[in-house]
Amino acid sequence: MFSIFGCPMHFGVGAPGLKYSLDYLRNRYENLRIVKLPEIIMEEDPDCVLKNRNTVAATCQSIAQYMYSVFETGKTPLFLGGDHSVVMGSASAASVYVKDHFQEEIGLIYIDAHADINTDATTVTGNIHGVPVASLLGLGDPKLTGFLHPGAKIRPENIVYLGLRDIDPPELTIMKDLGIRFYTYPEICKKGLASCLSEAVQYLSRLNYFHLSFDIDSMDPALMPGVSVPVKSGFTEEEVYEMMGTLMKELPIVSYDIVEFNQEFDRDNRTADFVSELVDFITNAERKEAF
Ligand SMILES: NC(=[NH2+])NCCC[C@H](N)C(=O)O
Ligand SMILES: [Mn+2]
Repeated sequence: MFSIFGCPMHFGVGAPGLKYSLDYLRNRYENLRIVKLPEIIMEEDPDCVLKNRNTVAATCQSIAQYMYSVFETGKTPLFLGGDHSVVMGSASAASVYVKDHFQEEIGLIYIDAHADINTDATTVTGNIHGVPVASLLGLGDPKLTGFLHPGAKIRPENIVYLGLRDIDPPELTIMKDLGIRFYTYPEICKKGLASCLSEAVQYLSRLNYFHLSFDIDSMDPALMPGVSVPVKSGFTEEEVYEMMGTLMKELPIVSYDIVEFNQEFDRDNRTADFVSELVDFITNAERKEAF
């Protein structure tokens, strides 16, 4: 059984369309009449390079607490963003829950056009939706690394990225230094999706619990225009369903997020319709259970 909830986080990128996008989905689709967690507005430090850091931190803490309580009910959390900063809350909850109950580490499957592994020292934009993976690794601003428990939530060797096509140079340095496994979209096209997926599954098969974070901007913006930071090319709908179907069947995924839907840039409800269909797909697909 899934528990679907969301947060219209927009302070991690500052795109106003994100603020009402969750309500748009909730009003339009019956399967998305979901619990909505609000953004928690805090006073900000004007000297901080990361924009809206205190607000994003407080909101992620509340997402983490809510999600932890969902795990305790025995349901599988499926979380809707909002911008991708929210994964600091959702993946932290998965990590801490699994550590508390099974004394094990989680894996992170990160499907995205971007690596989101900047820190306060490397970010060019100051947007926190560009730093969550670093924060989950325990890197960067300490106000973004301690959700639920102090310190790192995920180890570099337990991450796999799929679909990257826009990596900032310092991000590539961090990924290479830490030996993080990633499959760019061009590489997936060259080697074939099925073979990259089976390699990724093999690589991760030593782990028993996963959080999967799906950024809609991993898809081709010509097909899915409703995102804040579009990058040319990317997954088709068919590829996303193949990827999700395989990962869900092969790996015990304990929680999911779908992030970055921005209604302001959508056309003919293409992206909105897809979010609703993807939720239906995930909640009905055959899956490997973890607990
Ligand atoms: N989740 C996202 N859409 N992230 C986009 C990040 C873009 C850029 N690398 C930055 O750090 O600002
Ligand atoms: Mn992202």
